[in-house]
Amino acid sequence: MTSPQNHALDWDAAGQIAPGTSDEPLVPTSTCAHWITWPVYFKNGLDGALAEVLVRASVYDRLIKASCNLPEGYQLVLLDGWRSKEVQNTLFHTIRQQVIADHPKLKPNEIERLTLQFASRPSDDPLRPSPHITGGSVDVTLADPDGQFLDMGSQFDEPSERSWTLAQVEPHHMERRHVLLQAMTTAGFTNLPSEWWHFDYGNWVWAWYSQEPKAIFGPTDAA
Ligand SMILES: C[C@@H](N)C(=O)N[C@H](C)C(=O)O
Ligand SMILES: [Zn+2]
Repeated sequence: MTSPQNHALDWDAAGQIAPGTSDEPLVPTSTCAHWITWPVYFKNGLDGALAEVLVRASVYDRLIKASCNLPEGYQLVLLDGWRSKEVQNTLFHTIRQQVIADHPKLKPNEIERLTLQFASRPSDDPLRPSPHITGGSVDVTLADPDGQFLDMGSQFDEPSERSWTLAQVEPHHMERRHVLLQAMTTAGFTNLPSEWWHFDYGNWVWAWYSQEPKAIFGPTDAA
């Protein structure tokens, strides 16, 4: 199994990748008929979360390709795209608290390691930005033709091994993850192996997983 122990996001790797400088705009996604937009953090009342899912224009184009790649019976659902540093900070600390609650005996460095599988450090440093602050990351899931969100074998943002993309969950959950992974990677995204829902295009995480020497996108504002 592809294990996040082997493929964990390596923040030191960011230093080996030339930072992205593209000024491509962030675009809204909610009016597109190719998918359902469900800005999950706004719906959950998270302070500062946007009611719109914003992504870079070329991420938008690739999402259209991904939705067209899906077999009959599936719809793409966009849960999150661009995220402010403040929202990233809240998510990082919320997930860290959940890791501590789930594993009260873990040492601080193990808490850190586990947390980082499920939430990036809040950063707008051009050399090491949090992936979502670049507008190149998306969190996505699948729905059925009636718009019912499908069970993917773990909760979204569940900080456990069940969330690893290739985890040994129930066969029908593995099948759904495979469908999503196939549609997204064929469209040009890379997946974070510790999260079945998180995909990147154009940022340093994408550059690292696809062995590109340079990122396209650095941190940006939603202005
Ligand atoms: C918080 C979660 N939805 C997510 O996006 N995790 C990745 C690792 C991130 O925070 O960049
Ligand atoms: Zn994400």
